[in-house]
Amino acid sequence: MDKKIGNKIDKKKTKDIFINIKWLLFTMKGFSSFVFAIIFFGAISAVLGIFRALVTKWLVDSATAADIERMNQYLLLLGGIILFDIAVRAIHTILLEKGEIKISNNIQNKLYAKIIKTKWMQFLKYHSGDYLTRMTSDVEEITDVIISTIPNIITLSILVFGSFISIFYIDPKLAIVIITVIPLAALFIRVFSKRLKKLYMESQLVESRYRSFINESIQNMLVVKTFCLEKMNFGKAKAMQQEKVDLVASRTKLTVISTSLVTMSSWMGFFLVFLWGSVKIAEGTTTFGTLMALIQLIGNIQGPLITVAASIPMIVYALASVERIREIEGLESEFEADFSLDMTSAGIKYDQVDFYYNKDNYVLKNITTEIKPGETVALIGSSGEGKTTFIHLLMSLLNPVKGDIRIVDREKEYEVSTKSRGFISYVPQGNNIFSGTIADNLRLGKENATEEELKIATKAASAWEFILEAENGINTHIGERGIGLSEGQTQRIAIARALLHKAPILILDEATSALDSKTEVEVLKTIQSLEESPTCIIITHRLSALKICDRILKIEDGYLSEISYEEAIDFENA
Ligand SMILES: Nc1ncnc2c1ncn2[C@@H]1O[C@H](COP(=O)(O)OP(=O)(O)OP(=O)(O)O)[C@@H](O)[C@H]1O
Repeated sequence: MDKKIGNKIDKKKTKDIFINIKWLLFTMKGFSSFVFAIIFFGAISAVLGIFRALVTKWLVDSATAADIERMNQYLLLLGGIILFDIAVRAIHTILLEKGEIKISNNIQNKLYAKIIKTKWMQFLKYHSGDYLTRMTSDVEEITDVIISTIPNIITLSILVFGSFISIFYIDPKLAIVIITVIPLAALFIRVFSKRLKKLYMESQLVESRYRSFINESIQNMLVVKTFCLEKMNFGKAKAMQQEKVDLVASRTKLTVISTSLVTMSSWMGFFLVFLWGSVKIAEGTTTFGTLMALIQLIGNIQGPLITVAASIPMIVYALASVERIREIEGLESEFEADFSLDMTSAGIKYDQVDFYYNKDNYVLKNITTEIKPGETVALIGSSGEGKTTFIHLLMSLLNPVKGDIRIVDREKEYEVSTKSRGFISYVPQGNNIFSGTIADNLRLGKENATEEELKIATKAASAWEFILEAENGINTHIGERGIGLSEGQTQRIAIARALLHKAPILILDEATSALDSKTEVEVLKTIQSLEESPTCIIITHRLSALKICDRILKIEDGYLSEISYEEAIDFENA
């Protein structure tokens, strides 16, 4: 690789690491009181550890000197220290648990809010399984580091420093020999962290792919079963799992090597203390109490060093997770219009609108049309011609490449935006029912709708009859994606939900495709005869439904034109 390009990449990587650290510290700042409390109680426990070592020394020394009175005092003190330490650790654990849930909720809320506000096309960049992995596993890694790893490293540093000072107080020369061992550990940690990050990123990618696959195959179980894909899917899942196993094995190998090297360097400290103690005791120049205290103090240094070494991969993983969360945060958000709209009726105007997904393939070309308030317009066209795209532009899920789209009130015109979306009731293609009761689903259209309102809307959508026959009426529980209902029934509930929303514009995107022609026409006629009948755009292929529409618009080769009912018959029968 060109050296200049290599340098540039290295600089970018270093800059990214700093941004990730900044992100982590900023998130941590929001919970500073929690983090401080955790460090505080952790530090008390650390200080108690050092004090306990010194009290042990005094206790053993007074016992060997047969000073019973002092020995009893130190025994009491030691008991007190142990009890106090238990209480401190209990508070520490409670703080940890509480902090963990608060921090992960906070990061998840922000992420979820971001995902909801992301522009539609940007949102489609990632798979649902990938979003899930980032919202769960990545958030978990980050939370762990904020609430436990970093405070732990800080308190352990206090313990190491305090223990070192205590050793220095006992024997300065020994302390200096021990400190030379510590930088060795830091060197090992640095060497391994780069490779660990790469392996972790790969693992998270495989995890996302695995979750997406399982998610999709569970959602499409009908296809899996009817196409007899069980064996193939099981094989695919197993292959992905094997990939995960291999990556975990490589990660573990690296972690074990780096931790072992650090452990080895810290054991050298232990070995030095034993060597020093044995020689001095043999010479008669030190006491058993001092040796015991030193063993505890070096334990206070060795234990934390091993823990810190084991924590380094956690920090590496968390920083990689921060990078993955930042990718989502970097997606473009929808522009939120800040004007207020107050409309009871609405017309629609498309003015010279062009749209493409890929530059070299225009889906819609120079679309100019006007739909009057209260009109019912059918939109037809062959599959893939751009009917849903036309609607998504009106919903401001997509933005025109050229031209503009407006919603027209009696006196005013508003360019479509996230705000004007509130004035449109949309029944999209496909199943869009949530698990819960029928009433829960209906109330997504109007949160506080009364039973009477639910009844009126479901009657208008020809859903009331079958709801009455259901086990618990409107409170009948339906499963994920409307399990327990027929496709036509879920469509009628979706229409009733849209009607409850009472928006001046209603869009039905193949929303009546599973109904028989008679019911479809009945539903459409009822909607047209509503007291405040909405402006309707209906995407349908049924001639009976087309017949009751005021006008018919057809998309062909990207162009929109108005056609007569007779022309529509020719088109649909062609
Ligand atoms: N997210 C996308 N990215 C790229 N191309 C897309 C995307 N969504 C749709 N398209 C393409 O745009 C064209 C119009 O799609 P659209 O869904 O609007 O058609 P449609 O008329 O509603 O089709 P159908 O009647 O089958 O639902 C198609 O060629 C489709 O492949």
